[in-house]
Parts: sequence; C-alpha cells; structure tokens
Amino acid sequence: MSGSSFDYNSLSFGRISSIPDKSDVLECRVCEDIFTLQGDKVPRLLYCGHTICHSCLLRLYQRCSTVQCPFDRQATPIGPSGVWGLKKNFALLELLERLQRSNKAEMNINSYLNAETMEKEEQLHITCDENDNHIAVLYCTVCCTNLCFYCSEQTHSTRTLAKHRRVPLSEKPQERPRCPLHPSHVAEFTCLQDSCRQPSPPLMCFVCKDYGTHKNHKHALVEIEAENIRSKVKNAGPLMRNLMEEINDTIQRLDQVMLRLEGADANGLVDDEVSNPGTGYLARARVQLYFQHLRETLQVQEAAALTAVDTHVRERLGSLRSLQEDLASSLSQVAVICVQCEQAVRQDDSRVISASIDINQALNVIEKHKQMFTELGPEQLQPDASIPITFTKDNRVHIGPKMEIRVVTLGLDGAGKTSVLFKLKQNEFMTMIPTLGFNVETVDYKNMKFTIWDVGGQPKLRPLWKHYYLNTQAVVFVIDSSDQQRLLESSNELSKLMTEKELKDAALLILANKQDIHGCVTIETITELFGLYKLCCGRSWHIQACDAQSGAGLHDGLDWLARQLVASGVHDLN
Ligand SMILES: Nc1nc2c(ncn2[C@@H]2O[C@H](COP(=O)(O)OP(=O)(O)OP(=O)(O)O)[C@@H](O)[C@H]2O)c(=O)[nH]1
Ligand SMILES: [Mg+2]
Repeated sequence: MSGSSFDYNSLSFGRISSIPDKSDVLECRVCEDIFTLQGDKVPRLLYCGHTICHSCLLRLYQRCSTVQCPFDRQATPIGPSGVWGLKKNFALLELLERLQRSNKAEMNINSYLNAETMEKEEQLHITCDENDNHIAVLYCTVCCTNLCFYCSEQTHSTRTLAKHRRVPLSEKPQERPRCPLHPSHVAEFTCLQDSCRQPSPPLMCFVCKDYGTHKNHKHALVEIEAENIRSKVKNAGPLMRNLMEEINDTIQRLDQVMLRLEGADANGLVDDEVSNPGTGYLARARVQLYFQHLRETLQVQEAAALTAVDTHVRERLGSLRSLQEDLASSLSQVAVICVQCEQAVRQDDSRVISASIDINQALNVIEKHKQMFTELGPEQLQPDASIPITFTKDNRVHIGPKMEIRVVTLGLDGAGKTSVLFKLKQNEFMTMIPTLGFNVETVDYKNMKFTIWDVGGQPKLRPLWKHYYLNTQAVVFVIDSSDQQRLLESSNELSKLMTEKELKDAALLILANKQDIHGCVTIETITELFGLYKLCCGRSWHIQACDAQSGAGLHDGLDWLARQLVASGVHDLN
C-alpha cells in the first residue's frame, strides 16, 4: 500500500467478515470463550442464576454432589448424569441464535461492499485518522475514528478490538449539532423566520425556540429541513442536467459555426483557405468582387461622363467661335461701309446727292447687320461659361437646363394650395379666390425646375384630379390644420389618392398648412388620425408643418421633395 488510497481489489472481502460478530459478545465469563449453540461451549444454568459454559462446568465439577458457582460460591446440586443434567440456558441460546441470524444478514450486506462501493466512500475524501496519507472508508463506532481498510485491519486486529463495530463511512452515525447559544443542548430546530434567514437559517435548541430569540418564529426540525433541501436539490437534478446538456450542445454548435467561419476540414483543423474556404473568406471574396465590378463600372461611367462633358465643351466652343467669326465679319463689313459713307458725305453736295443711292444701299446693309445682331439671344450676347451638371441615378451626366419635375398639388378646397404655390413662386401671400380650374407655375429649386400644378379642391372639381396624375413625380397634399371638422374628409380624399395606380411611384409630401392659426392640430395628430404609417406604407412620404402666410416650412418641404427625387433618379453635385 502506498499513496493516499488503498487497493481494495487486492483485498478479499473475507476481511469484512472480521467486523465483529454480534454473537461474540455472549461469552463465558470464566474462560472468556464464546458460547455456542451446542458442544462444550453450550451455556448451562447454575441454581444461583449464573451461566457458565459446559467445558468450564466440567473443570469445576469435583465428582461430588454439588458444583460451586465461581462468582457467588453458591452450590448447585449435581444429579447422576453429572453436569449434562444441568439445564442449558435456553434464553441465552435463543438470543445467541437470533444474533447469529442477524449477523448472517449483516454479512450478506457486507458482501455488497465491493471495490466500487468503497470507491464511493473514498470520494468523500476524508483522511484516515491513523495515517494522513490514507483515505478513510470505514468508521469505527466504538473508537469514533475514520479508518482506511488497511489501518482498520492493523489497529483492530486484537481480539477485543476486532469486536468493534465498523461501518462504511457514509453510514457514520451523524453527530447532532449543538445550539450556538446553549452548547449543552442539541440544536434540534432551525428558524425559518425571514428576518433570521440571512446568511443562512440559524440552528437552535428548544430553549431558543420556546423562550429565547426565536420564540414564536416559524421553525422546522433540522432533519426535516435538511431533507427538504436535499429533495429540492434532487428535484433540480434533471433541470440541471438538461441545462448542462443544452449549454453543451450550444457550445458545440458555436464550435461548428466558428469552424465554418474560419474554414476548416472535418478534423477541425483550420485548412488553407483555397481548398476549404470558410464563410468569412467567401464573404471577403464576394465584397472584393463586388467592388472590383463597381470600380470597373465606375471607370466606364466616368469615361462616358467625361466624354459627354468634352463633347459639350467642344460643341460650345465651336458654336461660340462660329458666332465670333460671324460677328467679326459683320463688324468688318459695317466698318467698311462706315468708312465709305463717311467719305461719300465729305464730298460736295451734288456728288453727295448722286451717291445717295449707294449710301442708301450701304445703310440698308448696316440695317440688316443691326437686325441680325438684335436677333441674337441673351445666351449669345451674354454667354455664360458655367457648365451646369446633374447626374442620373446610373451616373450618366446631364449638362444644360435644370431637371424638370412635375408636381401636382391636391387637397380640400380652402386648404391653401394656391396660397402655397404663390408663396413659393413670388414670395407673396394674398387672399385667394377659390380655384375653379387650375394654376400652373414653375419654381426653380437647386438644380431642378418644379412645374407645379395647383388644382381646385371643391367637391365638384375632385373627379377632375385624375387628369393631372399622368407623369406626375410628386403629389403635394395640402391640409388645413386649423379646420378640425374637415380632417376626416381630407383623410378620405388622401386614402382615395393612395389607391391611384398612376400615382403609385409618386413621392408624397403632406403639408399641414395654417400652422399660424391658434388651435391647429400638430403633424403628430394628423399622422395618427390619418393612419399615415399604414396608409403610405411602401412609398416615400413626409409630413411637413407649414404656413403659407409666413412661408415657414415650405422650403423644408421642397427640400425633402428635392432629396427624394435626387435619391430616386437625379443627383445634384452643387
Ligand atoms: N392664416 C392662414 N391662412 C391661410 C394660409 N394658407 C391659406 N390661407 C387662407 O386660406 C384661404 C384659402 O386659401 P387658398 O389658397 O385659396 O386655398 P385652396 O386650397 O387653393 O382652395 P381651392 O382653390 O378652393 O381648392 C385663403 O383665404 C387664404 O388666405 C395659412 O397658412 N395661414
Ligand atoms: Mg386654389
């Protein structure tokens, strides 16, 4: 035997049988041999009541008529059949028999104490009291010591000590805890009062429970409470096991996902990325490919856009040069005529008169040049070197006049549509008369030209709205925020508009107008009342608070509209 554990497999469990036989306690007090059920160690009764084994009686019997008790010297008469005639102690024999039976049963139990059971005892990790290097597996109930097999055999080998009852360590009789306040009493109870449970329910004796600090507190017997706690832990067992399994499964799944991310072979080794690429590597490759295509496309688009600019510049220069040449030629002709006319008028009167026809012709030519010159447009007379550029969504370049955007303004009569239009167009607010047909105005904003159609909103005119939908890129729906009575009517009209096929791609700007009037509703209220999130789901829409009187909010609305239109197709670099 070496180290801290004992090799139980090398032990025959016959040793367990050396745990004392209970019947061994019944021994003859003269020879100290164990009584037996029969033979020369059978117990026989003396008249005085003492019991002695048959063989001791034979030694004491002096072939006279009595035998003297070795304990109280009283005489017991002996008949002709000698000591065989003395009664056996049947009570003792019965007891002996019972003890032997129970001993047999115990022996059977001990036969189950195999190496596996002992290993369990070892897991308690209690050191052998005889040798610190050994792990105890037995408990001697007489010496109150924890022992390993080896030390148990060594220390309990004498006849008397071998009788000590030894039990597996886990069956060691429990020591009853003492009350911390009254150490002379066993702590039989535990206090369950909430205020006493921190940090753990205290132990107490009956004095504490009935008269002391824990009087009238909720309590329980220590054994019962401990059993409750044990069964709680036992019940939680499946839960804990399930949880552990689930956590373990998840850990394994994470492992697999990490391997797939990194790229690994079946053995879990990170493989070289080309033969077994991970998803990370593939994603990188896709990003690189995407941007490579993007760069190539952009290069092509850039080249096309630059060509468009170069062509524009070349054509522009060509037309300017040609204009310049025409003007130079015109200038020289006018200059020549001018000199000729001056020379002609410097002559005497008769010659001047005779040259009058030529002079008139020269003046006619000048008149023609003048005519040609005045016919030149402002772009030719005051040319602008700037090159206005806009880009389409697919990066084509647009050079020249502003992008034209068609907008239709709708809403109930009196909502302020015409007022909004004129405020935007000429920054004026005036009392309007109801629109019976429509107004149309263009409003320049950034690099865009909004053509705004303002259609009358009276009920009888509403069926005509549909004639303005075609090719409309944006709808501006105006609401009178101060007229709460007509919000529902307005909401109904907007709902109808949202079902129009021709407007399905149009951006929607809702103007909550007349915000200057006290008591008007806010855009939040309108959003909720009209159910805008649901109604306008899937299209680009925006609600803007404004008032046409001061113009507040109108440019913000236009700004949003411009951004939407830029996002959906045109893009302004300026
Ligand atoms: N206080 C205030 N009054 C406004 C505002 N906008 C319009 N109004 C007035 O509301 C009335 C109706 O304005 P309009 O611009 O004619 O309304 P509309 O939507 O064009 O009406 P219809 O042409 O009939 O469809 C006019 O008296 C405007 O002066 C505003 O923001 N504040
Ligand atoms: Mg109007």
